[in-house]
Amino acid sequence: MSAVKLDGKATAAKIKADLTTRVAALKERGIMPGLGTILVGDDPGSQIYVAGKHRDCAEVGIASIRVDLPATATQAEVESAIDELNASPECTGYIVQLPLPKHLDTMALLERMDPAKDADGLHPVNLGRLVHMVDAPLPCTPHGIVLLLQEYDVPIKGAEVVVVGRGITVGRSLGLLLTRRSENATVTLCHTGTQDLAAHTRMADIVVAAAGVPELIKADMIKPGAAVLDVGVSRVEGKIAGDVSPEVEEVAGFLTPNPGGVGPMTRALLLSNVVEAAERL
Ligand SMILES: Nc1nc(=O)c2c([nH]1)NC[C@@H]1CN(c3ccc(C(=O)N[C@@H](CCC(=O)O)C(=O)O)cc3)C=[N+]21
Repeated sequence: MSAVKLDGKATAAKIKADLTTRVAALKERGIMPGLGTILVGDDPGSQIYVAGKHRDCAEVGIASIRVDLPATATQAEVESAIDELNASPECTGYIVQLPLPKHLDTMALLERMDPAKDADGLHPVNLGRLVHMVDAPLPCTPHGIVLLLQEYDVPIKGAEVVVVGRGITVGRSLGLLLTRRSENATVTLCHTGTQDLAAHTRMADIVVAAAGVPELIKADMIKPGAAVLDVGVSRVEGKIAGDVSPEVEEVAGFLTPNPGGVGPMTRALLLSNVVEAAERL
């Protein structure tokens, strides 16, 4: 058996085509959407992601504003970059690239952002709205995962979903999204404290691997026919190492390539948050 490829790159291209039309309509109304990025430090992975986001913006007609600060930037310096983007009319949405250097207080910086300009959906007010199940910008990777499953008609309603990893940007937020009435999945959130991970994943119709541990998910941990989504972006010798072992392909019913799976969806949903924020203006 060989899994159906959940093609994130192709699905992201469709989303971007729709966004291109909506950006053009916004410009006709005199609204120019603009994405800001704040990057602190010179982590090569982060540099690549941020560069990719600016390329995506150009592709759909969104302006972009790039703020790069040295790894030694102080809390006050990052705060003033945030204040500037909060005040800038050219910036309709922005992100602070994570993780930040350890000397910075991430939570204080996220809280300082204008929630209406939060393109990542990670501001505590917006995550709180998600907990309350009221309208808010959604975290990009979880939203991308849901849309990718829907694109391939993988049933979500009633599905047993095991999410591996409890980070805010993916695992924990995805659990909130999938348990809304509109998705109605049953979600088990596994993490490093889980006693028997394989016992959980083997029961799952959908496994989302977002632990950041290369090849954590092996073929014998997957129920035949299950959908497997690989969120891992570890780097081993410069190459992307996902959380899913290659032999899972033989057991899974659906599998995201990595690269070309969840990553491009994340980027497309970031653009979508920027466009939606501009449409609310
Ligand atoms: N505030 C914040 N928001 C983020 O969304 C965020 C972040 N911080 N910090 C880091 C992670 C990681 N992330 C990726 C997005 C796209 C790809 C992506 O498109 N990857 C390509 C491959 C790119 C390559 O070759 O390196 C792919 O999967 O096909 C990867 C990783 C967003 N993140």
